Amino acid sequence: MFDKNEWETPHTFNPGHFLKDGQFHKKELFIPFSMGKRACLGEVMARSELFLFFTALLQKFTFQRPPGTTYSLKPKMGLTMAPEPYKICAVPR
Ligand code: HEM
Repeated sequence: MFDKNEWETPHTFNPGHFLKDGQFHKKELFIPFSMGKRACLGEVMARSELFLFFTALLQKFTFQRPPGTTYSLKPKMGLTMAPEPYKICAVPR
């Protein structure tokens, strides 16, 4: 995700990394569920759950930064890379 030869803006949130002519574009080099014999067995379930969970939330709420706050894209290193703690306002639509 941070290879500047592959990603236009590796250190900036950029949905355009996954769009081509305004449509979703699958990048061959992005393999979050691994591949081959030991690939994730839960991929289909995880993708369905993520889709249902986020579309349900986005249909009901508008998400906003609390006034006067900023977000950092600097990851918190651990077993995985996690975002730093942050607050978000979920405003009912
Ligand atoms: C966003 C969610 C998920 C991501 C990104 C993810 C990613 C991965 C990755 C990268 C591996 C390979 C690990 C390795 O190479 O050793 C893996 C393995 C595995 N995942 Fe997931 N996973 C997710 C969700 C799930 C869910 C929901 C389940 C089950 C319901 C699941 C079940 C498994 C199992 C059983 C393996 C081991 C497969 C094997 O070694 O034969 N995963 N996952």
